[in-house]
Amino acid sequence: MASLKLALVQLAAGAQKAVNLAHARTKVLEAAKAGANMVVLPECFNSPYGTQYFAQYSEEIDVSNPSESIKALSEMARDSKVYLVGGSIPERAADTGNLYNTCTVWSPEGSLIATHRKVHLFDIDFPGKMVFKESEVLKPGNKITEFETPWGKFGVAICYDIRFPELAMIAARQGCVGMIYPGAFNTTTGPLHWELLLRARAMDNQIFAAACSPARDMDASYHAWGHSTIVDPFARIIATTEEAEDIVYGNLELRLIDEVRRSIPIYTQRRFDVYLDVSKH
Ligand SMILES: O=C(O)CCC(=O)C(=O)O
Repeated sequence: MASLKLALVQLAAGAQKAVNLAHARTKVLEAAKAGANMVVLPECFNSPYGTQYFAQYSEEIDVSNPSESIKALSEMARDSKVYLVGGSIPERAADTGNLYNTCTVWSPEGSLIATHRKVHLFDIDFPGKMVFKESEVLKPGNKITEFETPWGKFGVAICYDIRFPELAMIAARQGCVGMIYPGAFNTTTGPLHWELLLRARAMDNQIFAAACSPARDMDASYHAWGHSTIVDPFARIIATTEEAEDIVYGNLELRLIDEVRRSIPIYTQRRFDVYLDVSKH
């Protein structure tokens, strides 16, 4: 399959989970109607984003006994017949009761095909700007997550995970054609690093990279950066937006991966005799 139409739903979400889920469904169906093959939702798309909300909005991920968001995500994927990267939701583990920030990925038949628990928790202290400590409430995941599609394998990770190049590098060296990041940068770190990080992950690995943010809500305690963006393997921006609710569409032309790797062959010029191949750790 030569190209995939990707849609990033930059969703406006509020305090009411049922309203957020219904709104997400409308937007996923709209993207599918516009021809999208894969649709991405933002980090914490079913709730406001903040450590004070994780416990209250948490759900177990159990497809045999699906909770509200799990049922809604499966039905959204099935009814729109797309690969759905279901943003993230606060997950409560059935066995330990621990909380995670978790992305679920769904097939066009509505089956759960991957689950990623955010590996790097967002703990920052930016003097005079913001303090945020996910680790006060959440536990980290412990694996790199990939899923298969007819267009190739994709890696998925969440927001702060994008700052750790090893994760994308390992996924790329394991054959992924792109990295998908549901994310919610903010008005402090967004203008500094959001676009740069996406383009860097694409450039280093010569793959596609896309990040999907919530829309900005100035009445919320956390002001999301927005600017959901798709980048190609040359590190060029294919499509982006501002901070308001929107759907960002981009055609991923898969031949570009070979083209950039032939033109600038860093992919095969690595010196694993000088430094370690992190994908073989
Ligand atoms: O890395 C950043 O600057 C923002 C990360 C973030 O907002 C998150 O992980 O949710």
